[in-house]
Amino acid sequence: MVNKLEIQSKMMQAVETVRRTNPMAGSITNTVTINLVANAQLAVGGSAAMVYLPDEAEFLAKAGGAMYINVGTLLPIYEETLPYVAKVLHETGKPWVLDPVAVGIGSLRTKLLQQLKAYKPTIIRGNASEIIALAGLWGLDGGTDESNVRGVDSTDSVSEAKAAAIALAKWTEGAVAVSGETDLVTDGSMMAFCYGGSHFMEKITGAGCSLGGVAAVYATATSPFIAALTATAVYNVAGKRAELKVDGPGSFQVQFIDELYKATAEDIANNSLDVEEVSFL
Ligand SMILES: Nc1ncnc2c1ncn2[C@@H]1O[C@H](COP(=O)(O)OP(=O)(O)O)[C@@H](O)[C@H]1O
Ligand SMILES: Cc1ncsc1CCOP(=O)(O)O
Ligand SMILES: [Mg+2]
Repeated sequence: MVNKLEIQSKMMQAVETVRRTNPMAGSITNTVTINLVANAQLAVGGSAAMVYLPDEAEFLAKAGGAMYINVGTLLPIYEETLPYVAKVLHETGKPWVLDPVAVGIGSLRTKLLQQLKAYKPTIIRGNASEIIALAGLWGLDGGTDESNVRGVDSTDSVSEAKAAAIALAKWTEGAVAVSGETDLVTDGSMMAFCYGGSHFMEKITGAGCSLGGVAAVYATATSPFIAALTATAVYNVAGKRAELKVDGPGSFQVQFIDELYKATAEDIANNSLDVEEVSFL
C-alpha cells in the first residue's frame, strides 16, 4: 500500500536536513554543464566539488555523502577514473547517481557504461531514450539494442521508458528517475508521476545534468527513491515558478536557480504528485 503522506513527510525531512547540514556531493561530470550542476547543488543547500582524476575521485567518494557521475563528455582519464571510483562507492556503500548521457554513442562511453552495471548506481537519472538504451545495454527488460538517443535529447516518451525504469531499479535495488514533461520515479515497487517544470527546461543545456547532481545532494540525506523524488519535485516547483517571471531561456536559467534556492520543504513536498504500486501483471 502506497502512503503518499508518509512519502511527502520524508521529502520534507530530506529538504530540511540538506538545508541544515550542507552536505558535500562530489561530481565527475561533463564540461558542458558542470557550472550549472554545481550552482544547482548549492542552491538546494549542498556543497559541490568537481574532479576528473582517479585519486581525487576516491577522496571525494570517501569524504562526501554521495557522488554524481555523468558521462556527457568524456576525457581519456575517465577510462581509469570512472570504474575505479564506482567500485569504491559500491564497496563502501556510498550512494551515487549515474546520468548515462548519450548512451550508445561512442566506444568509450559504451565500454564505461557497461562496466558501471556491476557497481549498481543508487539512482539512475536520464531522459526516456537514455533509460531505454541503458536497460538495453545492460540486457534488462524494457531496453532496446537500437538507441533512440539523439545526441543528448530524447526521442521516446517517458511512458515508453516505464518497463526499462522498473527493470533498472530492480537490478540496482535503488531508484530510477525518467525526466520529461511528466517525470517518472520508481524504486521497482512504487512508481511516482511528478508534474510541473517548464518547456524552457528543454531550451537550456544542463537541466537534466543538474537534476542528477541535485539528486546526489538529497541522496546524502534519505533513501534513493525519496532523494530522486525530492530532486524531481524541486525542479518542477522551480521550473514552474521561473517560467512565470521570464520571457526567454537565458533569463529562465538565472531565475530557475533563484527558485531552487527559495523553494521550501512544504513547496517541494506539496508539488503535484501521483504515486502507485508497480503492477506485476
Ligand atoms: N516540456 C517540459 N515541461 C516541463 N518540464 C520539463 C519539460 N522537459 C523537461 N522538463 C524538466 O527538465 C528537467 C530535465 O529533463 P530532460 O530535459 O528530460 O532531461 P535531459 O536534459 O537529460 O534530456 C526535468 O526536471 C524535467 O522535469
Ligand atoms: C549538450 C551536451 N553535450 C554533451 S553533454 C551535454 C549537456 C547535456 O545536458 P542535459 O542532458 O542536462 O540537457
Ligand atoms: Mg541529459
